[in-house]
Amino acid sequence: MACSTAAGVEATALLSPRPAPSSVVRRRLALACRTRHRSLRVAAQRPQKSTTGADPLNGSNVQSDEAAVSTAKERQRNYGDGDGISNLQLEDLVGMIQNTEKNILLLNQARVQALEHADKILKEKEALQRKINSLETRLSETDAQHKLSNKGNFSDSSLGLEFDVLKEENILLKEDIEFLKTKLIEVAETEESIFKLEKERALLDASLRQLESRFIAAQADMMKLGPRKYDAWWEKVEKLEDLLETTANKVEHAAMILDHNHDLQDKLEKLEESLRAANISKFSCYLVDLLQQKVKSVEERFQACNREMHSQIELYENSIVEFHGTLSKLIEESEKRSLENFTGNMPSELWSRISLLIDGWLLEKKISYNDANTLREMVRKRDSCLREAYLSCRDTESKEVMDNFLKMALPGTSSGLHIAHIAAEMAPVAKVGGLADVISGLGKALQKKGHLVEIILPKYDCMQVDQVSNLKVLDVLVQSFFEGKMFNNKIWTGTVEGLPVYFIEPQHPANYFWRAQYYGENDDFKRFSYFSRAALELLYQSGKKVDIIHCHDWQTAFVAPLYWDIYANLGFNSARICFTCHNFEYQGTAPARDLAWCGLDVEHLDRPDRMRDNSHGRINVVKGAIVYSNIVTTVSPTYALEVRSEGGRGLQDTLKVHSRKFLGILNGIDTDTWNPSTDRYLKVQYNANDLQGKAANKAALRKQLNLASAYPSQPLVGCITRLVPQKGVHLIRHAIYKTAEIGGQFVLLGSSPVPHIQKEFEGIADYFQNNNNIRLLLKYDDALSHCIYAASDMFIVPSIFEPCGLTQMIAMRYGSVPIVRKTGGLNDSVFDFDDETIPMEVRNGFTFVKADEQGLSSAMERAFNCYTRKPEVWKQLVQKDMRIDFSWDTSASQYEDIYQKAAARARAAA
Ligand SMILES: Nc1ncnc2c1ncn2[C@@H]1O[C@H](COP(=O)(O)OP(=O)(O)O)[C@@H](O)[C@H]1O
Repeated sequence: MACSTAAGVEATALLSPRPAPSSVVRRRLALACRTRHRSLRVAAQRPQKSTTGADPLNGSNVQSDEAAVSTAKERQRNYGDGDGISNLQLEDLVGMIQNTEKNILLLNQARVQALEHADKILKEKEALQRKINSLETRLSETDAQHKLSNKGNFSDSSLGLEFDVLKEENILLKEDIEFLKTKLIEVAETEESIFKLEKERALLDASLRQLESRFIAAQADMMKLGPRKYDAWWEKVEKLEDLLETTANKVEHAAMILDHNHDLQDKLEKLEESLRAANISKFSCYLVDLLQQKVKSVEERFQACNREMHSQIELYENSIVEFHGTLSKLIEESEKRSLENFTGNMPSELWSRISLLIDGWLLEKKISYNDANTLREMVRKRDSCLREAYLSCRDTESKEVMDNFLKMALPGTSSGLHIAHIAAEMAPVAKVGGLADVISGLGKALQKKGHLVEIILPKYDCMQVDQVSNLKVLDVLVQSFFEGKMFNNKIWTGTVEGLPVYFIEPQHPANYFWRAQYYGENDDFKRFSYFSRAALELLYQSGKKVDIIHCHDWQTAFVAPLYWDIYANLGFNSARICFTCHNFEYQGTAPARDLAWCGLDVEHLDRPDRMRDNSHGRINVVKGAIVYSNIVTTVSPTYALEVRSEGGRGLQDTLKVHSRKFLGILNGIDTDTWNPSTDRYLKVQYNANDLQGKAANKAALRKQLNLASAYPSQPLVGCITRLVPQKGVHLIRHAIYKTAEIGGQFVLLGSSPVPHIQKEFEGIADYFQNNNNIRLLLKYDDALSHCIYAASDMFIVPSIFEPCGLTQMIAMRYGSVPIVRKTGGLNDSVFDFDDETIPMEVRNGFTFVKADEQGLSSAMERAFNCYTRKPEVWKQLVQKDMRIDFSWDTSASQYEDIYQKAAARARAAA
């Protein structure tokens, strides 16, 4: 118990706030004293045994607390009230040490007293023992005498009396002995408590030593803090005290002056009062004069003010008139400018809107076919009256606009064409690959050439709606046939890149275009045969006299047989069909019966010379389009040659049969979208004359992709592609490793619809994860693609076959030199830098022929050599590439030419 208490004392001393240690020690001492009191109770009962009780102990304790407080205060005075933590700790320690010292002293005193008492008690015990011994001897003697008298028939009465006294004495002695025995036990207890006190003292000694060492450490800390700091503080405090005193004195002085002032004020008031009484009559006369003068001067000033105000008002009114004049001039000018802007900067947007309005009115049966056609003709001719009419009332009710238009509807003739593209993609609203770029690029180029161009697309749930301006649903449902029934279609209109676009939203339970992806559904054949039929139905029901219906790839190849087998028979026969195959790899085959879904006659079409596939019993939609279209094109002259043999994927014979209407026209690129001098995705815009921006974009991409950037001239190779076998995935993989080997950097942006290819590239991406020269980004990211084109020095396109390929052209426009395999459109757009058989001015990249690693490696090495060893030559090559015209202009002219010829034949036939 004593041990645990002592430990408690120590723990409390170390952890508790200031008052705790002394109170605990006090409690312990009181306990010890109480034990001592108990042991000395016997002695206390005897008058001669005096006690040194608990009071002095408590008293000395109180004194020690006060002493500690005063010491702490003293210390505070010496060091000021500076660093709170050190002072408090120090104060605690000092108080505790002093208390503990006092307590140990008290315990020692108590121990000495207890030992003295124990000594006395022992002596008393010995005396009592001696007495007991003598009494016991006497008792035994008495007992013996008693036995003897009993034996000798005691008759002596005095002896009997003595015997009784002795007996009584004997009983008393026995009681005394018992009492003394209990006292002896108590003495033993006292010894035990002394022993406990000893132990407690030892513990207190130990804690005292600890406290002393902490005190020394605290003193050392104090020394470190530096007494000068405290001296300075103390000085400051003294100064403040002085200041306080001086201020107090001043306040006192001020109060005195204030009192004095009050007295003076009183006196002054009294004096003034008496003075006023004395002068009142004289002052009033003077005052009246003064007032009259004042009134006169105020009147004069008032009149002057009035005059000034009038002139100011006049000026103000004049400036208001002037302001109104300027304002109306500005309004007029801004209206004129907005008109100019609208017609100048956005002519296609304006005409597309007008054209959509006319189509809407016709579909909603608000205007007749004839009126619609007349108005469309005016749109095509960019009729200025129509434009003015639209601009003057475009904010009014649609009815008013329509009435104005109808007033102007006059018959006319034109050489321009009405072209409708029916497609599954369009950039940037619904883009998967190059097809999307062609639709908007070619459409815009044809529009610029004065043709009326419209686009019809499915309304996909996943399309980029934010890329459509003025998107709205028409107040009409267009019905179309499918699987023996009629289905409603919602028709949405809007403009994309200034082109008028119709979006068809089928009201079919299968939700054909509500699949969160463009392609890759099990029922793609159904989805797109439905769309092809609905698109033609839309054209038919809107009563348009379209000249060219241009369909693209297998998804809309159904249009050709549908048009000639169904719609031409309904009188909708003004149009000629152009079909472009962007890739003969995808031909759209299905069991013959599936053709019936969209209303095609299976029996009539499932023939070797019509739609039956050349190598199996299914029907082939691309073959059907080749057979049924008036014009068939593909996307580059070389590819057009290639597909006439093996590249035709089984359709070479069909192409040969229809070779007179088949040609290859090289795609262009949309030079507005792909323009490094205006590209909003780039860190810095640049052009061929100023290539600094290109370096800045390279640095930015390196930073963005966490690539090493120590050597700005380290060549960066880019690759942006769908990862499909056509693109030469094994060569792309080789290019990555080759680049790492020859000290370049490589960035790949691409994803694959083929699971094992995607997985393989994920593995390569993981492998190079921590390599700061190689980065693989396996996703579709339009913004990032712009940055890669701009940042890269070289661009890899190692395709096995490539119908046209746009990436090599975009790369050149951004100053990235292409390294390509000589195939399809790559062969028509990239010419080897080292090929001396071709003129120097057209050499723009590095090519290889065989689709193997050696071919690619050698082209890459040549490019790297030129880049590192001949920087000036390289720079000229970059500038030359950037200046090549890859716009749609030339290609659109070729399309225009074949459209015109087909339309002329149609007119002649009519
Ligand atoms: N992962 C991707 N992220 C962004 N754009 C891509 C990606 N892959 C391809 N593209 C773009 O798609 C178009 C590819 O066109 P093209 O070279 O004709 O190939 P294809 O039509 O066979 O896919 C280019 O505009 C290219 O920038």
